Amino acid sequence: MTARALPGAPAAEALLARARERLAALPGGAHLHVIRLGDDPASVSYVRLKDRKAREVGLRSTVHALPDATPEADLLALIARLNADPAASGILVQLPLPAHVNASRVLRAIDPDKDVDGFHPVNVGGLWSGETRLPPCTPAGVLALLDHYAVPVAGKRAVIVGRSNIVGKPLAAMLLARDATVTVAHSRTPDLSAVTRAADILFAAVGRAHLITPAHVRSGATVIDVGVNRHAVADEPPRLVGDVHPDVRSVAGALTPVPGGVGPMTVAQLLMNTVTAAHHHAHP
Ligand SMILES: Nc1nc2c(c(=O)[nH]1)N[C@@H](CN(C=O)c1ccc(C(=O)N[C@@H](CCC(=O)O)C(=O)O)cc1)CN2
Repeated sequence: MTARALPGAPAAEALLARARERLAALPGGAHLHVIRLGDDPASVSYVRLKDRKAREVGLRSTVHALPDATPEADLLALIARLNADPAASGILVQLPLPAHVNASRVLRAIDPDKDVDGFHPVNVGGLWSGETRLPPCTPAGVLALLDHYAVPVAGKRAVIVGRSNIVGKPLAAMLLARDATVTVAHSRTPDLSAVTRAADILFAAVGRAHLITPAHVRSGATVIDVGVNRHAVADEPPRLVGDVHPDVRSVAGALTPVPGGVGPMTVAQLLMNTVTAAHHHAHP
């Protein structure tokens, strides 16, 4: 068997087209503010991507690139200013933050109605009680990708490997809301392959290059690779690989590639969330 590929680009384009349509119905437009501290190369590249895609969709976009040593108080002051600015539709702080900054205090400072990452405790709680308006971008992007390829979720056994606040935990909440039977496993789960082989849909979001091998996958299962790891092999320059080993293609029924799978969905969903936030400001 060779797995059907589920590329992110067509699904992301469809999501961006919907975001454009909804933006056209907003006379005042929408404005995304992205805050980045320091020069971590991955963060610089993700923020550049968000800014470029936002402009392509027709959003206004401002990147606040602050020095790594920016005191937390200055960051909180910037967030307070943007919270109070009626023209600022969405605010995002790129993660990870430097060690001297308390990330949870910073995320809590963002107005939940402008929290386009969906990381504020009010939005996290809303996600678990079925009331969220701004879902976290990667899990929501994963579900949009499954919908795009008409992969059913209701009634399926879903296994998530990874329990991060950004992906694993919110994805579990969203799959439960869609009537999947959900198991969350992680790097310390004993006999991981016995757990993952029960999955109709397996989500790998643990951040370990090639952790998931054919031995972890039931024949014909759908496998969603959320991992983005910079992986060095022998003398080659590091390249981007997922949490799923390429040999899984011979066992799975369908598989997302890395790069070019879930990654583009994260950015598309962020822009959709920004348009949603702007709609709520316009029609509270
Ligand atoms: N505030 C946030 N910080 C972080 C988030 C987040 O959702 N909000 N997620 C990740 C990084 N991330 C977005 O910020 C992100 C990761 C990957 C991609 C992506 O498109 N990846 C491409 C490959 C890009 C490359 O060549 O490096 C792919 O997988 O095809 C977009 C966004 C951590 N921080």
